[in-house]
Order: sequence, then structure tokens, then C-alpha cells
Amino acid sequence: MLNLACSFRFKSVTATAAFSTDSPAHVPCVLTIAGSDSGAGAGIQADIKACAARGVYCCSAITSVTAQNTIGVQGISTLPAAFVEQQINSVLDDIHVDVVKTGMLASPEIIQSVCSRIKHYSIGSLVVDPVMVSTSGHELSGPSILDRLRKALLPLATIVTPNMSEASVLADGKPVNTVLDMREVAAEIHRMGPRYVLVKGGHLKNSHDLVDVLYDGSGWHELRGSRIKTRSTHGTGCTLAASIAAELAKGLDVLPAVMAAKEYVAKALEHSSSIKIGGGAQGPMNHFFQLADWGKLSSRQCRFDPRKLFLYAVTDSGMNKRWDRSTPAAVEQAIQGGATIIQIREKEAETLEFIEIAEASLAIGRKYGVPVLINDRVDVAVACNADGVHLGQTDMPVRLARSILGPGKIIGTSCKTVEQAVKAYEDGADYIGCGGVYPTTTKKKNKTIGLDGLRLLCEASPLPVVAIGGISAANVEEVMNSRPAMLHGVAVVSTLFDQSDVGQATRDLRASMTAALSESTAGKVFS
Ligand SMILES: Cc1ncc(COP(=O)(O)OP(=O)(O)O)c(N)n1
Ligand SMILES: Cc1ncsc1CCOP(=O)(O)O
Repeated sequence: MLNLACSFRFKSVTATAAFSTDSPAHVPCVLTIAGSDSGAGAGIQADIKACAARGVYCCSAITSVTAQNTIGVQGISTLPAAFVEQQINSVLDDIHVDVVKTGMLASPEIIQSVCSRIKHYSIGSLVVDPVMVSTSGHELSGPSILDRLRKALLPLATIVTPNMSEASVLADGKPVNTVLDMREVAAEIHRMGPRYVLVKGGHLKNSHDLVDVLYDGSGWHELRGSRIKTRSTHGTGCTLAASIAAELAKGLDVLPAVMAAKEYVAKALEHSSSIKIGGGAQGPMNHFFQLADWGKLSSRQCRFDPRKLFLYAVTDSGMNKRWDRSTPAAVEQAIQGGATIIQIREKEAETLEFIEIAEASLAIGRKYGVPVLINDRVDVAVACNADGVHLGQTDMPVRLARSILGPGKIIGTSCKTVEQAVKAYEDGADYIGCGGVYPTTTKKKNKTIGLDGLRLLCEASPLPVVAIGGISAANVEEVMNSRPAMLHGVAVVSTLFDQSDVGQATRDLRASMTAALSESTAGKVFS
């Protein structure tokens, strides 16, 4: 077994173990403190469905009980603050909760109780959805809560997610009609204390796109999506906030969590026409559209340890032929030199030859406990029971490959943009290959994105990333010191395989990586 000199940082390690079949493990968990919607389109019912759909356990503390359906809100009964507090205590005294999400908090006393409990239990992350008015226009929390919300709850929040009218109310009636207004009001709400403010632009007039604005105190992200025509928008805000909470509970940072949550909400809205619930104008979303597509649930990541991406050797049949050795022989030398994962990239081989090379390489990989993936060919991976595949943007889509390979195989995919990375996550990939970072002659007609392109993708990637393209001992230190948190390693072809001695070439590259980690601050980030 290889002795890994270092491990790259991966925030979701606890989450990846969550669904392991080997032993009971920590399941990512959210506590929602919100109102009950008897029609189950919004409120705690939406939160629990969203979390379940994202593979996250969800507990609840109910603040108000509403009599509600797809037509509107017929009645509200608010619980005493002391009983809300008792529910929160019951959950947090027993169950490890990663993230608390709040929704309808109908009285200042309830907000006070929630704040006191959050402080008492030192909750890691708090998502505040400042629910004020239902989709049907019914007031759910009146102006009496505003002062406590602003002064007591928002300073504790990791992220607050107002829509445009809620943002306007929080900012003392400041008009919010344009994207510029959304930016300004986000900054104003940020001064009340939350780490991030997401102003949702669902009601933005004269805008073809849906634009949400995320502000982190130093800069704005404009997150754009297409408008989806549907009657089933009831519970969209609750679902988005609960999905953000679920992704944070799985270990994502805020920006990728928001992006993944937005993607999920858009899909749930798109699939809403496939369910017909109630006769009113406000139907529920289809939270469980993925159930027919089991590979998309978070359990897909359970068996992949991203530290395996540290030194990723990608073979090249032409190079190995030029140096007069077989691919399996080259694979063994790379593993002995310290490669932590292998990809068999046979661009010229016929199918039968590819399968034979893959089977021989897999036998070697299994001897050393190193995963062996197949480039491009899902059929070859199935035929030889490989550990997984690596797919490009024009190969079989990740979603289909996942449905063929099941949750136990590793799927990597090549991405150059954040949008591609978020889609890869949604579709069930385990890691992203990002490049070419530097110019390379190994892959023709491949755009070089540079270190800046790598950094940009890593900043918002929900999945671990391996850098590829022109990487050698001369520049690997620069790649690692660029320090994007989701970067877990480098993938290399010619530096390892266009060499007379593959074992030595691998040892040399690995030594440069280890030296870079021990000499610089990168080790602190990656370990
Ligand atoms: C780890 C890793 N990252 C990226 C690639 C490139 O894959 P793709 O875009 O499919 O290009 P080809 O390898 O098929 O030329 C990769 N192979 N491995
Ligand atoms: C397959 C691939 N995808 C992006 S760049 C690249 C080639 C990497 O080869 P090398 O490590 O020799 O530059």
C-alpha cells in the first residue's frame, strides 16, 4: 500500500462516508425551525422533502401551524416560544445537527428562543429564510418580528435568503426593483451581520433571466438561470433555503452550495408539471423528480476518497509504444513510483485490445490497492469491471454513465467552467478534471485555461478537482501553491509516460509535490 505523504483538503469527507454500507456513519443533518403547511407545498414539509431529496436527514421544530392548501392560507396558530424551544432542545440534546435552517418565525419571542438555542448549542451554520408573506399573499410574520430578526438573528446567520420584497422590508422599505437595487440592498442587509446575503430576483421585472445576487461582504455574484413557466411555485423559497442548508451540511462552501441548490430548485420546478396536487393556483414543486434516477442522489459519492486524486497517472499508448513497453508494465511502474490513481487512455486501440489492456492494468491496480479508471469508454469499463471512467464533455453524459455503472463506480469528468462543474455534481460525478492548465502537445485542439481558469473553477466547484495539462516538476509547485480549496491533485500524461523510466519520473514528480507542500503554506490548505 502506498504511504501518502499528504492529503488534500476535502470538506465533505464526513458526508462522503454518510451512506457507507460498511459501518454506521454520521449522516449529514439539518434542523428546520419553521411553520407547518398542511398542504405540504411549503414550510417544514418542503424543507424535509428538499433535504431528503438531497440525501440529508432533516429534523424539525414547528413554530406555527398553518391551515393551508394550494388555494391559500385559511388559518394560523402560533405555538408558544417555550414549546418551540423545547422542540429545539429535544432535537439538539440527542441528534448531531450540522446546519440549522429557519423559516416562518411569527413572534419576537420565538426569534429570541431560537437565538438563545443556536448560541447555546454552538451551531456550525445557520440559514435564515426571512419568511414574511405566503405565495398567495397572506402575511405569515408581521412587522413586530423585524427588530429581533435584524438585531438578534441575522448576526448569527451564515446566509440569509430574502426575496426582493423581503429584502426591501429588512432595509426599512428601500425600493428594490433592479439588479442594482438588489446589490445595494444586499450590502445593506450584510451590515446587519450575516456572512452572506442572497437576494432572490424571482420578481425582477423586464428580465428574461432569473437573477439572484449573492454578496459576501467584499463582492457580488450574479447567479443567472432561465425562468421556468409553471403554476407550481409554492414553497420555492423554503426549498431553496433548505437545499442550501442540505448542501452546507454535506460540507460544501456557501457559493457552490447556493449554485447546487439553485440547480436543484430549477429541476424540481421543471418537473412540477408531472404532478397534479390540488385545484388552486399554487401547486407544489416536484421535490422527488430524481427518485426515478437513483444515481443522482448523494449516496453516489460514498465510496470515493478524493485523496486518491493526489497523483493521477493518465496513460498514453503512443508514448508507451515509443518507449517500447506495454501499458500494464507502465502502469505498474507508475504505481511503484507513487501514483495514487490510474486512467487507461487508449486512443487508437480496438475494443478487444482495449479490454485486454484494461484487464491487465486492473489486476495490477488491485494488487497495489490503486483504482484504475477507463478513459471515454463506459462499455469497456463495464466489460472489465473497472473502478470507474473518465468522461469528456462530448463523451457519454455523466447522468447516463451513472445510471449504467451504479453508485459504486468512480466517475470523473472534464470541466472548464463552473456551470459544467455544477452540472457534473448534479448528474452524479465524483471528481472533475480541469485543464489544460498549461499548453500541452498531448491533447490537440484543447483550450489552455491557465492557473486563473483553474482557480475560478475550483472556487465554486462542488466536487474535488484534479488539474491537468502540461504539468511537470517545473510547475507543479506553482499549481499547488495557487491553493484553491477544492484542488486535490494533478493528472499527468507526458511527464510520467513520455520518459524512459516511468517509475523514476513518477518518484521525481511526487518528490516535487511533497517538497512544495512542506515548504509552502499549501500544506496547511491541503492537509
Ligand atoms: C483526469 C482527467 N482530466 C481530464 C481529462 C481529459 O478528458 P477528455 O476531455 O475526455 O479528453 P481525452 O482524455 O478523451 O482526450 C482526462 N482524460 N483525465
Ligand atoms: C488529456 C488532457 N486533457 C486536458 S489537457 C490533457 C493532456 C495532458 O497531458 P500532459 O500531461 O502530457 O500535458
